[in-house]
Amino acid sequence: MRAEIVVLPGDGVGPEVTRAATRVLAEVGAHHGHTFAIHPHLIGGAAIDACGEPLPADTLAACRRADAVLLGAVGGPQRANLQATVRPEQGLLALRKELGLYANLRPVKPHPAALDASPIKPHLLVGVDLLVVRELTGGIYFGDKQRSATAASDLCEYSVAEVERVIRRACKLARARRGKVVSVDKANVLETSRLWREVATRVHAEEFADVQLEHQLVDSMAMHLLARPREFDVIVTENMFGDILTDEAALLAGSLGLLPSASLGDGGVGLYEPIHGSAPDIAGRGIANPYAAILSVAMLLRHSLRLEDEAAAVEQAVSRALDAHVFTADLGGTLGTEAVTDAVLAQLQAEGCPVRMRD
Ligand SMILES: NC(=O)C1=CN([C@@H]2O[C@H](COP(=O)(O)OP(=O)(O)OC[C@H]3O[C@@H](n4cnc5c(N)ncnc54)[C@H](O)[C@@H]3O)[C@@H](O)[C@H]2O)C=CC1
Ligand SMILES: CC(C)CC(=O)C(=O)O
Ligand SMILES: [Mg+2]
Repeated sequence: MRAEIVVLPGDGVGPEVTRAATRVLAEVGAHHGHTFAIHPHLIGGAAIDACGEPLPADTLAACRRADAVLLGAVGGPQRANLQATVRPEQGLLALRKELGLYANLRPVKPHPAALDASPIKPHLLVGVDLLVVRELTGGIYFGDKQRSATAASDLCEYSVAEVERVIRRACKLARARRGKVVSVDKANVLETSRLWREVATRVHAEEFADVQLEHQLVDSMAMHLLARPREFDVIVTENMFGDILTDEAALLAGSLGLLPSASLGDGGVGLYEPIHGSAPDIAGRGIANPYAAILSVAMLLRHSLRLEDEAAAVEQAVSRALDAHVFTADLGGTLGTEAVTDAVLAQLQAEGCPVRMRD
C-alpha cells in the first residue's frame, strides 16, 4: 500500500516525539512492503512564527488530501501572553473542527512493567483497560467568547445531533469491548449536561439495548477513576471533561507520555496525536517520552489505514521495550527519546514485525 501521511510536529517536544513516530512508521513500512509518504507542515506556534497564523491554509488543504495526519503538540511559554488574539492552540482546535473529528479515542491500559511509575497502588492498576471517548468539536472550547475590562464569558453549547453521534460511537466501541459505557456529565448543574444525559439515555434505549449504560457526575467520576479504575470500560464525555479526565487517567498508566489518541469523524481523514502538550519544561533536551506518539502511529495504522497486523506489531514492540524497562525519566529511567525509539525499532526488526509483503 501507498499512503500519504501529513505530519504536523508543532511546538516544544512535538518535533522530538514526532520524529520518533515517523521513524517507527518508516520501519513498519519497510518491513511490510508499504510506502508511507511523509508530508511535513506547520501548525501552532511554529506556523505563527512562519506566517502569522496557527493553521495556515496549505496545512489544512494538505490534511484534507491526506490518508492520515500525525501531530506532535502545540503551544508553549514563548506564547505566554494570554491576551494574544492569535494563539497556537487555536490551530489545533480549528483543525479538529474543520476535519469534523468529533470523537477523540484515548485508550488507557497500564503496562505491568510501568506500574511503579504511577502514584496509584499497583493492586488497583492490574487489569485496567479503559477507553475514554471525548467529544472533540463542541462545548465550551468552541463557544462564543466575550471579554470586557471587568468580566469574561465562554459559552458552552451542545446540539442534540452532536451528542447523538458521539454516544453512538462510544456504544459501538463498547460492543467490541466489554459492553459497558459510563456517560459523564454535570447534569445536576449544567443545562448542556441535562441535554447530554437525555440524549444518551434515549440513544442507548433505542439502539444499544445490548450495551450497559450508566451515568456519572464528573466530580465524583474524577475520584472513581483513581479509586476503582478496573471497573470502567468505555467512558464517554463532553470536550472539557474529557480533556481533564484523561490527563488524570495518565496517572493510571504512569505518565502523560504513554497515552496516545485518535480523533475520528464519519469517514474522512483521522488525526493521531499523543494526549500530552508541548511540555515546555523538558523541550529541546531530547528526554521526552516518545511512547505516546509511537502508540498514536499504531492507532493511525489501525483506524485510518486498516493495517491491523502492523498496528499490533507496533504495540507489541512498545510492550516489549517496556518489559525491558526501556524508560525515559518520567517513567523512572535514564534513557532519552532517541534511545527509546531505537529500542522500539530493534524490537520491530527482531520479532515484532515479521516480513510479509502486501499489495
Ligand atoms: N494537543 C496539544 O497540542 C496540547 C497542547 N497543550 C499545550 O502545551 C503547553 C504546555 O501545557 P502543560 O499544561 O504544561 O501540559 P503538558 O502536557 O505539555 O505537560 C504536563 C507535564 O507532563 C510532562 N510531559 C508531557 N509530555 C511528556 C512526554 N512526552 N514525556 C515526558 N514528560 C511529558 C511535562 O514535562 C509536564 O511536566 C501549553 O501551551 C498547552 O496549551 C496542552 C495539551 C495538549
Ligand atoms: C487545544 C488543546 C491544547 C487542548 C488539550 O489539552 C487536548 O486536546 O488535550
Ligand atoms: Mg489536554
